[in-house]
Amino acid sequence: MLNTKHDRIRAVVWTERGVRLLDQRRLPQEETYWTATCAFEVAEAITKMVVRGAPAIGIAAAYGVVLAARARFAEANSNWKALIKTDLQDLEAARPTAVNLAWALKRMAALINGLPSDVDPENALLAEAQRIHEEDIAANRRMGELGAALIEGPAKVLTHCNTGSLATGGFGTALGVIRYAYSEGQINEVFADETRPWLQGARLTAWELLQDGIPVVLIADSVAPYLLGQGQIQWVIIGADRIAANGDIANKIGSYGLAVAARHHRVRFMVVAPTSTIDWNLPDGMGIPIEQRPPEEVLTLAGKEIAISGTKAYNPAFDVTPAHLIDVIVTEKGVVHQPSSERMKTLQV
Ligand SMILES: CSC[C@H]1O[C@H](OP(=O)(O)O)[C@H](O)[C@@H]1O
Repeated sequence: MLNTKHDRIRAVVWTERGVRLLDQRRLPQEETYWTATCAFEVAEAITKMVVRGAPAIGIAAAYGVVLAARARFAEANSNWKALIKTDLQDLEAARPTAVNLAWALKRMAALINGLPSDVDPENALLAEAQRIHEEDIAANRRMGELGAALIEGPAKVLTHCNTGSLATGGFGTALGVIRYAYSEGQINEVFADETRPWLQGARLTAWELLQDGIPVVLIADSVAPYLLGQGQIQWVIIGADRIAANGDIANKIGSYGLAVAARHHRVRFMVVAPTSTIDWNLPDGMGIPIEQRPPEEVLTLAGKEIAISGTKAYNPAFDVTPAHLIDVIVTEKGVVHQPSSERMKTLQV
């Protein structure tokens, strides 16, 4: 039975002093926390990937809005609404690809618009941010059930990047399905690829699964196509940072290659994401903004240069997987097999 260490892991925690963030740059060697005491520090923590993962950055940003409201109301009293707009813009600009960030900020902005200008907004905004956080955890548990129901055990699965408690409000998306399916005996082994260059798989997913007592085998990214060709893996299960209206997804760089290899070797491909990840304004994946991150993340490893000085590097943080390579998208509102524009509409009820 799954031990519940994952309940201990919280990437984002609200405290009276500010947003307490588990510094994911230092895991797994160090469990250190970074408390952001203003919206600017929350935005900085998102950009620097102190906190990362589509739902987690949306939750962190929602708490950042609470800190912004506290400061702006103290600064300008009944004029706080005019001033807080800059803070929401700064938070949204922190990272471009995960739509959960913009989704959370849009939800907080809608509440702001309805609040009276002459009343301290902190409590109302904190309650909404906490609802966003709790709804995410509930969505993850629901997706865990729905996704696990598709897996005929005992299965071996491959996952990419980190989609666990560290990337969400708790429990995880793809890792939530894996956790649930393991606890039900449908999964007996998890292969996690290291996910260069930031190593979310090696540093974060292995750390989360080992704490849950779930058997995890770490592989170099380049091993994945070879592993899929050996016929031992029944599912590739990943998360998403933005899903277009036709089911195309943006996810951590390397996801597209996994999807191509999985389809070539007839391994089923599951994407797990809450509906807050769906961008209904985008007809397909062509328009998804792809974050370009600093070359240093490719040119160094654990702070040490691995390429000779002067080497250039190309470091897109995400890629786009077309819907036709995806067997199923699991959300908290339902499951979409062979996603298409038409079939995705079932999630809009
Ligand atoms: C549960 S969404 C996690 C999602 O976010 C990751 O990106 P990053 O680590 O850069 O924030 C990756 O795409 C995961 O699938």
